[in-house]
Amino acid sequence: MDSDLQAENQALRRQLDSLLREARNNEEKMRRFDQLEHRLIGARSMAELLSLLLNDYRQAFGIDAVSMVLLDRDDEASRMLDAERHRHEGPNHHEPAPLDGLTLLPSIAPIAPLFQGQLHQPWLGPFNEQRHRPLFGAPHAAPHRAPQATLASVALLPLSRHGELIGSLHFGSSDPSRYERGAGTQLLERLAAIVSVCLDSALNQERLKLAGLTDMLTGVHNRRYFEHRCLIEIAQARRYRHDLACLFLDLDHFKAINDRHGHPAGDEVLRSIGHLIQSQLRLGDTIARFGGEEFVVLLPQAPLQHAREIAERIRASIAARALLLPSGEFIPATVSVGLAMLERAPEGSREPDDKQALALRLVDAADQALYRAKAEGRNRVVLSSEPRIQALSA
Ligand SMILES: Nc1nc2c(ncn2[C@@H]2O[C@H](COP(=O)(O)OP(=O)(O)OP(=O)(O)O)[C@@H](O)[C@H]2O)c(=O)[nH]1
Repeated sequence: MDSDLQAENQALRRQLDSLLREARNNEEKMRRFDQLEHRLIGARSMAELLSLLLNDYRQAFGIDAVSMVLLDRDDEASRMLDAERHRHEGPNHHEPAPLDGLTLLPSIAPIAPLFQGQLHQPWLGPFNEQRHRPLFGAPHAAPHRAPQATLASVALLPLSRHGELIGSLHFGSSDPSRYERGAGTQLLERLAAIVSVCLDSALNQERLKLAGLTDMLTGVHNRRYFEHRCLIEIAQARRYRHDLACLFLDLDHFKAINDRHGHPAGDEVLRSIGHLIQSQLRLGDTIARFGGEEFVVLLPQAPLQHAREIAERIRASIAARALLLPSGEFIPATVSVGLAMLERAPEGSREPDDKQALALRLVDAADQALYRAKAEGRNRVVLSSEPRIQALSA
């Protein structure tokens, strides 16, 4: 009898221990979840938010695979991430974490069938190669990451705002019982709701930042962005020892255009000129409206001959094209262009090396050249009389 009681006692104790262990595990899990939640809410940029989910969350909870799909209508999110990456460039910033596992889609159609209208309900269940592999990518897709474990179960979280699907977050595990149909999804639902709100607010914050860096009339960058970007390009040119060209462009006789056709027509001309210049540039080049009827362009990795050709191409493309107004009227326009170069100093020379000072000299030299282009008859490209501003490599 005694031994029966003892055995029962021991069984109860084991049960209690296991319950206590589970409670402690849950408590620890909640603590990690809370911590992550605070970091998500405190994320200062879209990239930081995405990296928390794709990198930190995976590590904190020992998940084998994490991936995410985001709706990116009009390339808004990709442009924002691009802008953030540029803000991180320069000597005083650390490299942003890679965002492996992120897919930006122009339409939500490929993921909508996963949720069948259930915008608040995560889907848990066995991994299906055909349906789920496209969400996680090939097992060896990222060469610098450990090969992905064979997945056995998945949790798919719909991300939604204002009743619309805006993306989805996917967790994969090699453990078939980790994400089981019918299991509680309270924490995952809470995570999806927080991520959705954070994404929305990160997008809004980025929109505000971009609005402050864009010229409202022409849609190209504004002077503030240019001044910031110029320092980054100078740092890059010095670090990687390549040339940097700066073009200063000004519309010819723009006052006469305004006087003859009216201010709104003048605005239309400015918009067209912005687009025409942009259409002649590469992705890594920068164009900004400097003010009034002046534009500036930065051409990284462009030696003098190449920069001269691009400047000439821009000038010719504008001169060749009378601008068509909505009224059906044609307005001929030309631009004058000043060109200045920042080039690598020969070994051993002692040139001023301050980025800010170099930026001012570069833009000023291009501006001086522009004045000469105007004086020499307009509709032409003139090279600065200080053609080679030399920068010591960093
Ligand atoms: N429509 C319009 N006009 C602008 C804007 N900003 C500046 N301007 C006009 O641009 C004109 C610039 O005139 P000026 O500096 O005399 O130069 P210009 O007539 O282009 O002559 P040159 O530069 O010497 O060839 C002025 O009439 C400004 O009113 C703008 O945003 N929209």
